[in-house]
Amino acid sequence: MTALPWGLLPDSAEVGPDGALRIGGCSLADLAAQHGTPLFVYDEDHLRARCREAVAAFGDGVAYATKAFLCRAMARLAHEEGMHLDVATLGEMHVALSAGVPPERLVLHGNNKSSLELSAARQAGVGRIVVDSDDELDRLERLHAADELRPRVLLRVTPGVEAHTHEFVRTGQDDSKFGFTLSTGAAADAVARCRGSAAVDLVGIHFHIGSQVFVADFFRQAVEVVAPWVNDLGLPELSVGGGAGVAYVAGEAAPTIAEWGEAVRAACREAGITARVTAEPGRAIVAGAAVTVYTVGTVKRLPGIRTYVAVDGGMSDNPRPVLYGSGYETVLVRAPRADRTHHVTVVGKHCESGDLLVRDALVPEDLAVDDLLVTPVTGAYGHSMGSNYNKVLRPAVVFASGGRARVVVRRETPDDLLATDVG
Ligand SMILES: Cc1ncc(COP(=O)(O)O)c(C=O)c1O
Ligand SMILES: N[C@@H](CCCC[NH3+])C(=O)O
Repeated sequence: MTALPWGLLPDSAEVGPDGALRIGGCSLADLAAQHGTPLFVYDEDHLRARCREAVAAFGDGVAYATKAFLCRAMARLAHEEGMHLDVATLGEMHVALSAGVPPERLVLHGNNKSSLELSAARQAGVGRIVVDSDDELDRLERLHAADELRPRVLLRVTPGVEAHTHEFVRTGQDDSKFGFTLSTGAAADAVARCRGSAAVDLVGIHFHIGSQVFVADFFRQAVEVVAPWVNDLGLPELSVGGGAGVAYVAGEAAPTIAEWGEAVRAACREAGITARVTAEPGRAIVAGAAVTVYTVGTVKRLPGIRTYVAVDGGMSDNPRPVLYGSGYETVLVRAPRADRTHHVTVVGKHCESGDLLVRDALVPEDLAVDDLLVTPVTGAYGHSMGSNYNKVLRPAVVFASGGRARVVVRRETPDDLLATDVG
């Protein structure tokens, strides 16, 4: 059986009376006709359900990592569902604040926050700044000397745990650009420095072991490493970061947010941690909520070699296959339950051979030019890492729910390409 595993589609995915795929009660064919392709379609109820699951799993303080996908509608949605928001740049902070998220619900991250970013965050009154380096503490002290603001901070530490994920997104090991190293004593020194400084109010410790981590045991290992230290410090907060993995392709299985939360809480209980434990899921909130709808433009058959199916997007709307060799599935909008008996390579429209979306895709035999082809699980790190490479226009994003779809990010126009080009 080679039909798409249905669980990879958003919660509301169903087959409509015409036999075609619907999400949020909306026909993807209708959405494509109305809004064009490529098109990101998010199941809004799926997003809300994952936010609620995170709040139930970790309680107040759990933050949505906006780097996974951010626009004002998403910021508002996560806030409405009770999440705090993790922002990692001035840009992310600006979008979240513009959406009306109260500053005290924001957590500012970054391994190289500029004085401008720190200053803006402090002036706005963000809830937490996660301090990453001594140089950042220098900057905070300089800013404090001028205005005496004293933000609440967590210290980011690297616990020395190597999660099994792609090396580009592994962050908990000693050899990392992020945070203060625990094993060298740098983290302990930073705690002492914070405690002696009027510029920050140290309220907790933070670690983040990496992204797309499937095995809850890596979180347990990290908790075990930091626990004796965190317990001795007696600080009220511990954030275990984000990183919960999701299934992208047939045969993959990932813990749910609830299971991840349970595993983290159990590890903290066993380690005697009394601090309030929070987390920062990004991918697990948004990845599975969206699909990207493309139109097939060319089918190039090379007998005995390969069939290339080119769609109207590519590495500009989903750079993950190129960056990490990430796998995706494909499904035809008009026949979502069809047997996918043919092996093809789905490529984009960019001017390079590396512009792959799905290296080994399975499609039904009758796939043809003008068909709408969907890649599921594109809600995280697709739109947010998108680009204008080749001056391609970034796609629109719609949120679908209860048979209605609203555009939350409009498609770029050629004039948008000139908006910052001052000649
Ligand atoms: C500090 C921090 N928190 C949270 C996240 C979110 O990670 P994920 O989307 O894997 O949950 C990241 C990204 O890896 C991060 O660097
Ligand atoms: N961009 C990565 C994850 C980076 C995590 C951010 N700290 C991905 O798509 O898998």
